[in-house]
Amino acid sequence: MTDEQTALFTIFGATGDLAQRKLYPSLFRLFRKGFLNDSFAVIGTARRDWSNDVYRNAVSESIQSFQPTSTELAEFISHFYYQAHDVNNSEDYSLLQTLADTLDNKYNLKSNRIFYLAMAPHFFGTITQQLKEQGITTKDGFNRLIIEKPFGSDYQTALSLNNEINAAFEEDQIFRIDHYLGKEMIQNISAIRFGNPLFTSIWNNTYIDNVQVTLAEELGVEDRGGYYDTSGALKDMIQNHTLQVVSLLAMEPPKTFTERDIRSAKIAALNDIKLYSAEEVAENFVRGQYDANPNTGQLAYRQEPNVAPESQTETYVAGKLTIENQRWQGVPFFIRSGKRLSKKETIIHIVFKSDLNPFATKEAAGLLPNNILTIYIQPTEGFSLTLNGKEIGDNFKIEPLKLAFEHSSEALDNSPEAYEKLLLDCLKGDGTNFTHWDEVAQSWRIVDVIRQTWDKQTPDFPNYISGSNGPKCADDLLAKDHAIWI
Ligand SMILES: NC(=O)C1=CN([C@@H]2O[C@H](COP(=O)(O)OP(=O)(O)OC[C@H]3O[C@@H](n4cnc5c(N)ncnc54)[C@H](OP(=O)(O)O)[C@@H]3O)[C@@H](O)[C@H]2O)C=CC1
Ligand SMILES: O=C1O[C@H](COP(=O)(O)O)[C@@H](O)[C@H](O)[C@H]1O
Repeated sequence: MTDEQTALFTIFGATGDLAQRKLYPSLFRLFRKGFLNDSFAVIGTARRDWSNDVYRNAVSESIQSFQPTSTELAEFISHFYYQAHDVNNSEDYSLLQTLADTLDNKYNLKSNRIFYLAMAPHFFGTITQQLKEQGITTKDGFNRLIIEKPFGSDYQTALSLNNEINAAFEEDQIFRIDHYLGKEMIQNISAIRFGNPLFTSIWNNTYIDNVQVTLAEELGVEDRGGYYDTSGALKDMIQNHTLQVVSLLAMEPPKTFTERDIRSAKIAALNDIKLYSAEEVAENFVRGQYDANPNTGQLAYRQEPNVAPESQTETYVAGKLTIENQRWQGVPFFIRSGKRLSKKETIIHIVFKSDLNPFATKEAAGLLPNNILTIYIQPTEGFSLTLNGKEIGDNFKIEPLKLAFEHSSEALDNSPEAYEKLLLDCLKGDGTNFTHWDEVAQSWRIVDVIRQTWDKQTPDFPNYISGSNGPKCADDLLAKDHAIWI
């Protein structure tokens, strides 16, 4: 283990849902794999008046599914400490500082500190300011701040939040989580694009007809109606995850595969996405909201807990992005994301241009089926290439054939979960799979014009049935470009 992997984690929001469902299990998997040995400690903090024992019990419960041995469990949880603390109370921070210094000495943590803000974003400014002013950030080791989404609710609020955080942490100390960037197959996009000369050479508008990115969910808003009703699919899924995926697909080859060059390439790609006028938004973006399904008993969005009965919040977005550069001129990037669709599926299709079918008869002449590269992000993980071959038989008839690769279930079982990967990256100081402020800012500019246009209109909601493939307007959108969702 290197010095870089020694750290004190302070988790703000330690009693909350994210900490219990994602952070403790991820820390445990890192511990089990040997990335966290003796030299780490975790301070969990929230207002609840918990003792170390209560906290350790909660951590134990959150990792039960891994079936730790009793020795493993005892060793792991012995590194967890709890400090009750209201982040709005500046006096409480001295307790945190004392505990942090004690643990630093006890575990020889070399003053390396990672602060994970698993709390509502309106607390971020106060926490970061106090961490700095009260000397909880250190001078000798590293100080890294991990922050959760949502990062603002539009460009202006994101900018204010960023300014607040920047008063205490430099950009290279800030690790903004987009958990999609921790997914195995999202990281595989660059491997497929740049590791195969076959694709590298044809990744442009001469050969690609259109690109389709789908982030579909079967679940509805569940118990997050309060948050979701003020957000909607555009801010919840498009501004962050979807645009991150698009930037990885559209970016120019980075000069080197370093954090700096990959980031610059992604930022340049986002900057080339056209900012639409109100008329262009109407032409290129559609939205939807799910209705009840009497056959399955699924509720309408407007019937969900903590959702306004006349809510105009969209649970579905589809759109066509235009990327204004030489590589992508004329290639639509179709994106869609929604809740309560027929299945959970995150998938990317690169649809190549087709040519006249040289084997067709004069009467049946037409285009060959498109070659399609499909990247399966989740739940299936793998990729496939649809090519054309000859149908068995006397005729020389062309049919599409699929070459497919799927990760084995054994490989998947051993593959790190997104949060686990991202925590390890932060521990190593590698910010490649986190979002830089310039990416966040440009993504907000792209969605702000859509939001502002939509906010001036009354949508005809609900417009799709729970468990269906989404609203008809999404199909009509592609039909305008003579395309269909694959
Ligand atoms: N849950 C998830 O799957 C995801 C969450 N996120 C984001 O992560 C963040 C946390 O989400 P989640 O865990 O679901 O939220 P929860 O509401 O479950 O947890 C909030 C935490 O904040 C603590 N808290 C609230 N007020 C204070 C205060 N004044 N001082 C100290 N602690 C306080 C609460 O503990 P106590 O009441 O004891 O003080 C609790 O531990 C949010 O920004 C969310 O958007 C992002 C993606 C997914
Ligand atoms: O960030 C979010 O992502 C989830 C979907 O994540 P996934 O890893 O399950 O695909 C989404 O349900 C949630 O609304 C959103 O906030």
